[in-house]
Amino acid sequence: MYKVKVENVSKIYDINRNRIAKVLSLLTFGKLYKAKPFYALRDIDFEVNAGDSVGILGLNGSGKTTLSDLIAEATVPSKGKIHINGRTSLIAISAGLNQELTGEENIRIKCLMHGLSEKQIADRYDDILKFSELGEFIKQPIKNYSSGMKSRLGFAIAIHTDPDILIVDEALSVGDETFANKCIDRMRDFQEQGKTIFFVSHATGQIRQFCNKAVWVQYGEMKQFGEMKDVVKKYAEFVNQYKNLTKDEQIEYKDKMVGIQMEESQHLDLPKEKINMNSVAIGTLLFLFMMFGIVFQIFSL
Ligand SMILES: Nc1ncnc2c1ncn2[C@@H]1O[C@H](COP(=O)(O)OP(=O)(O)OP(=O)(O)O)[C@@H](O)[C@H]1O
Repeated sequence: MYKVKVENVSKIYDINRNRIAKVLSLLTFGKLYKAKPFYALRDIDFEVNAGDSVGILGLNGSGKTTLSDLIAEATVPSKGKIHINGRTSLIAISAGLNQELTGEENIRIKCLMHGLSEKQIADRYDDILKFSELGEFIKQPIKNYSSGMKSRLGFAIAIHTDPDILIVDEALSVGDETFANKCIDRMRDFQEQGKTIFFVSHATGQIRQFCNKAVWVQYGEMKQFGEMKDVVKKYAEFVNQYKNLTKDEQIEYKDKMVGIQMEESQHLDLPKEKINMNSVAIGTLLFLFMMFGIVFQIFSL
């Protein structure tokens, strides 16, 4: 029985960043706004068993984080379905952490979100703090933390919330080597317990050391999924070729690939549920401020 099954999954984002157009769209029921759909991932299909450790490989902007967010259920697919047997926990730099709250408060909230009781949180708090090595900084709002400190906190919380499926997205790339090794040791404990791990890393060395399976995504498409050795071999060959290009040729290659992504996305309909609620909230607030300003001006005349 699979642990995670990714079934023909696509993720489409709206990359029209024009906020004014978005606000106008709210006021005109979408008439003055044209969404610009973009396939960040397209028809991804694979399945993973309990005990598998899966490396996620790909150049910058290829869709690794989007894929790990989908598996962690931090975002939903635009098409297709993800079947998960178990509880996931995502570790990415500051994933799911509230910047305004202290480390201590974030521990409590994230643990509650993972279904831990107050007693379980109290019992585990010291271990989380010790693992994070944050000391007195735990009482500081995490907006004052370095990215390494946030990653340490995120890692410490995630491994203490009993996940069945651990998703580690570049979290080890920002900390120091000693901490990264400590995390790898803890991930090995998870492996020994037969848990499933997804591991996004630019360092193929770490994936070679740690994973038995790998998936290579390339500008939204799945190039290969299978045994780690086969996938890493093909990916390394590609990266070597890519590295041999001049800087200009590399940029040209990236532009061409993104151009293809854009072209293939042109005729897509943006799924209705993808309306960005932040934009809705910002638009509504701006509209209310505008109305308030107008009324204020009228009465002060
Ligand atoms: N919220 C978003 N809105 C619009 N586009 C997005 C969003 N998130 C990601 N994208 C786009 O989707 C594509 C894949 O991004 P993603 O972050 O998954 O790539 P990545 O492989 O993790 O990159 P990196 O190695 O640089 O972290 C990129 O083109 C990116 O610009």
